[in-house]
Amino acid sequence: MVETRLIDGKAFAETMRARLKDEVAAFVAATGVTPGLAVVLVGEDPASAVYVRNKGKQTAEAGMTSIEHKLPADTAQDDVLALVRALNADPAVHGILVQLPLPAHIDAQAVLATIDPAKDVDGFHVVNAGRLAVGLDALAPCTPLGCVMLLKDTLGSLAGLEAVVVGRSNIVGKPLAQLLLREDCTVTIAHSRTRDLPGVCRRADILIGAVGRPEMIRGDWIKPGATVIDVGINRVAGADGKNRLVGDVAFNEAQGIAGAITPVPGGVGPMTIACLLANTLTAARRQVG
Ligand SMILES: NC(=O)C1=CN([C@@H]2O[C@H](COP(=O)(O)OP(=O)(O)OC[C@H]3O[C@@H](n4cnc5c(N)ncnc54)[C@H](OP(=O)(O)O)[C@@H]3O)[C@@H](O)[C@H]2O)C=CC1
Ligand SMILES: Nc1nc(=O)c2c([nH]1)NC[C@@H]1CN(c3ccc(C(=O)N[C@@H](CCC(=O)O)C(=O)O)cc3)C=[N+]21
Repeated sequence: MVETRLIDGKAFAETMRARLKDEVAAFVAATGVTPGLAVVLVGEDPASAVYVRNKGKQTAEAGMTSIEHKLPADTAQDDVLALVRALNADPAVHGILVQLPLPAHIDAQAVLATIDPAKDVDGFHVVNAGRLAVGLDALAPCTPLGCVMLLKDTLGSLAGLEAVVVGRSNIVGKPLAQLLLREDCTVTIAHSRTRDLPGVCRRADILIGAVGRPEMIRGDWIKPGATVIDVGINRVAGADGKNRLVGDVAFNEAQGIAGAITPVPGGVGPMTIACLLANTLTAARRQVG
């Protein structure tokens, strides 16, 4: 049995936001420009609405401008594209985030491709994904960036460690694998067609759950002492009938096995928003500088 450390993403993100607030103030003093983040939300998805609200609040607290565009669920794709083009051309907007998923009648790739890569603070544009893949300076996706920051804070150097990323989405799994490769990890990406997923997970010094299936990764899939990062945000009915959030990892089973683990909530989620604010300041510096 090991003593499992809790990786406090909420506290780490708070420290990061406090530092960012000072950096934003210095940037505003030096340039006279306030970094602006535009968030585009199409439709009324209640979970998305909560994220957008949190982002807006924390953006303002960091001293940046938050510009929200809420469009009805039946908005035509051309109207979304026209809004993105207007935001691309707006000098007060340094970062653009189009909340995903978009309604089914809208081609998300077409929308992402329209965002100016210099303003793509989500790092979802193919130009930024490509730059990340070939090792050039890129705006990298916020959730993967947050995961790597927590890992480096917990472990120091990640060089040579076996990392297993469960999930291969364009927004989490794939870019996270790229960032871990950049840290000299030996990276395995697992997915729904992986054979012997428990066995693959047991190889990991660093195990990442980015699947979207409540508590799918069991305690006995974890190598003793491994560092576990739980990206999953799943809403499930609790014993009291109320909804609660759980991750992709069976958190209680991991106790005494994992060396360290992120909780849900309070782990990766707050880091995503802090990294979004950091990317917005980076984008503003490059556009103004
Ligand atoms: N904390 C945060 O800030 C964020 C959290 N999230 C959360 O992270 C989770 C993942 O999100 P996202 O990447 O967008 O999800 P996607 O649904 O886009 O991708 C899920 C991935 O998991 C894989 N998968 C599904 N079922 C299994 C299975 N039984 N065994 C192995 N692999 C499986 C899929 O494989 P395949 O490709 O073969 O279908 C796919 O690659 C969600 O819970 C989401 O809410 C997302 C973004 C930010
Ligand atoms: N273009 C785009 N970019 C995204 O980054 C993006 C997106 N679309 N669509 C949805 C997912 C999900 N996501 C989260 C961000 C913060 C928390 C977060 O702050 N979670 C807190 C609180 C959770 C709560 O209590 O509801 C926590 O885990 O502690 C969660 C999830 C960003 N996403």
